[in-house]
Amino acid sequence: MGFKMGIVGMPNVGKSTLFNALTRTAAAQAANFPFCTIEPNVGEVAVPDARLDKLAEIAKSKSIIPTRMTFVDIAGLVKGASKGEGLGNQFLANIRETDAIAHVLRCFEDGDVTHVDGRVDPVADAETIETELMLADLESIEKRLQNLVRKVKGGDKDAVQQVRLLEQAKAALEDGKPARVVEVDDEDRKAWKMLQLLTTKPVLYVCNVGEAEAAEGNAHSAKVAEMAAAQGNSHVIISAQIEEEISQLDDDEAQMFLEEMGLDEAGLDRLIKAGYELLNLETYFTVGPKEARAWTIRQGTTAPKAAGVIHGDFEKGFIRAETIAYDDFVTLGGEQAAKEAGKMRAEGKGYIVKDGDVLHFLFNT
Ligand SMILES: Nc1ncnc2c1ncn2[C@@H]1O[C@H](COP(=O)(O)OP(=O)(O)OP(=O)(O)O)[C@@H](O)[C@H]1O
Ligand SMILES: [Mg+2]
Repeated sequence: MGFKMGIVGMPNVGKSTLFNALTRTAAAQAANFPFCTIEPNVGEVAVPDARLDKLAEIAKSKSIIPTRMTFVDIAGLVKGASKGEGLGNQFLANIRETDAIAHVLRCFEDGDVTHVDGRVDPVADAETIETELMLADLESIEKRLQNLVRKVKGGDKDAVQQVRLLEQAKAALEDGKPARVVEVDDEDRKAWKMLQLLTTKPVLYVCNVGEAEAAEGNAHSAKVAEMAAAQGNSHVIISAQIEEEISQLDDDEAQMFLEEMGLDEAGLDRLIKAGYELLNLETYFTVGPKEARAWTIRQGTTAPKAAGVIHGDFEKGFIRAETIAYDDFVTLGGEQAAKEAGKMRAEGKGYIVKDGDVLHFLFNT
């Protein structure tokens, strides 16, 4: 599967700089001119997790394989994008394909870096982008409703459900709200997601502040924090420029640099973790002498589905999952000790995997 975060925002706010820092590459061209990025840049990023290192240390695993998340650096959006302004609406499709949005907001003051609207105002920028996404959703809803008329007349149940959900989304949007405010019942959840509306995607605001402000933020990021809280969304404060510099250092150097800057943790780590939370993701582990590895699942995933993340055959032939909770594994000092202490459980098909579980799957081939 793999989960995808789209990096979205106005032109020239630091999206590609952030993407390069995340992927530790210079894959995306980042430069001081608007619409620098046209084609999306896609990269995989390791999800930092100190528990994995701990497990590997205990099991003396030869290799450590973190789980990964995909980031997509998308072209800048401007007012009127939904109507074809700027680079137009072609890349709204790039946003459609993501699971969540990291919305980068320019919070740094730097007279040399152009702002397309000639001022630094992240709250106004956030509204501009949200409005474009809302307009794009309204337009696609209208089209879809028209296309569904015939099917509904023919009594197509799925079409009836889609129309009902589209009407709900439309009502919210016409009320000036993103479609994510609509409360959806469990039985509608899948169909709702299939609509792929842009404003149903969860959002995380990334306040891109100046170099000296990475620890505390600034007046701009404070305003974003207020806006995010009012919406029930989260935000992280990052200096994309610093993160890019840190990403080029080795681990020890990076640690020293962070300390000098008064930061406990790289901003990128906070961002990736926040993205993980935003998507309701959890991690389970497989641990042995060969490798310690982390795997990503959605909260509430059953053991066979979790096994399926490793391989489809594991899911099909699933028998049971030998399960040790992370804390038991660590406090008791490994698999054997946990087993002897009676802390290894045999869990069946109905088991809901918990964050941090150390699993060993038994399956038929
Ligand atoms: N925190 C920051 N402080 C100062 N300058 C920054 C910061 N973050 C990015 N920049 C600068 O802003 C400029 C634009 O950055 P970048 O190319 O990453 O923007 P972008 O959002 O990808 O733009 P586009 O939408 O045009 O692709 C670059 O010159 C970059 O060095
Ligand atoms: Mg760019």
